[in-house]
Amino acid sequence: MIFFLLISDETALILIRHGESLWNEKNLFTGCVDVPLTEKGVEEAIEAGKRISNIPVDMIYTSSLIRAQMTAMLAMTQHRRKKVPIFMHNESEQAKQWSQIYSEETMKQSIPVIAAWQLNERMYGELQGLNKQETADKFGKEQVHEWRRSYDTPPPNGESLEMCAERAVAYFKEHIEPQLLSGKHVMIAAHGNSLRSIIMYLDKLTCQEVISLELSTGIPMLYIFKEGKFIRRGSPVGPSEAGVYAYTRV
Ligand SMILES: O=C(O)[C@@H](CO)OP(=O)(O)O
Repeated sequence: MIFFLLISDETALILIRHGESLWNEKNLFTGCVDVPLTEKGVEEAIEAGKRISNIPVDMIYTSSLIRAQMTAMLAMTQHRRKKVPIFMHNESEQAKQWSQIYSEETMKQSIPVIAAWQLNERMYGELQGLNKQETADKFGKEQVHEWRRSYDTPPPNGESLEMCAERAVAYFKEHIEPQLLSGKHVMIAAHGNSLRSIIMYLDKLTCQEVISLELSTGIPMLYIFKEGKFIRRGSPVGPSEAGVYAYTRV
């Protein structure tokens, strides 16, 4: 069995935007509305899993939204190590107690999954549920593009990318970076904009550069974390290769 080669002081960070959702398909602004994957989205997630099947994963972080969670779980069905991803329930002492595992061996064969609302999609305010094309026709293409891609202009009563970054990047720094530093390989399944904010931080993009950063659904992106630095490796195209970039930075 071939596994992705990592030097001992390197850890892998996989980012994956969820597969196509029912509202992606209908071209509706989704934000924090909790919409599941389409059949195509399910297939994309499985395909993503094949691409990362030989990259070690010790911890999984997802948003609290079903489309990201479905994506992570479907991707892991393809993983060669066949460890069992298990959602952690730390929301109350009772939930923690009732979901305990009493076998060290079983623990070793599992991957903790942590769902965090901070990784949720940017809250799209009063655009949620509206058709993207109709909104562009009504408010003008430029205005809608600014709402969708600018760094600091929020959509009406929603979050700008900057506001989204304040929670998503803060969560990444506080909870995920320490795991990478301690030698854990991490996968994050999240959303177009919460991941754009994290990539902006990882790649040190400017507010201008992030405007043209677009993520495809269901394409995993690999980073190597080494000596406190993130090195972008692009998207593995198959179980034994790393190459094609999953996003454009024009
Ligand atoms: O609707 C949304 O929540 C997002 C992602 O699909 O839209 P956008 O393409 O504007 O980032």
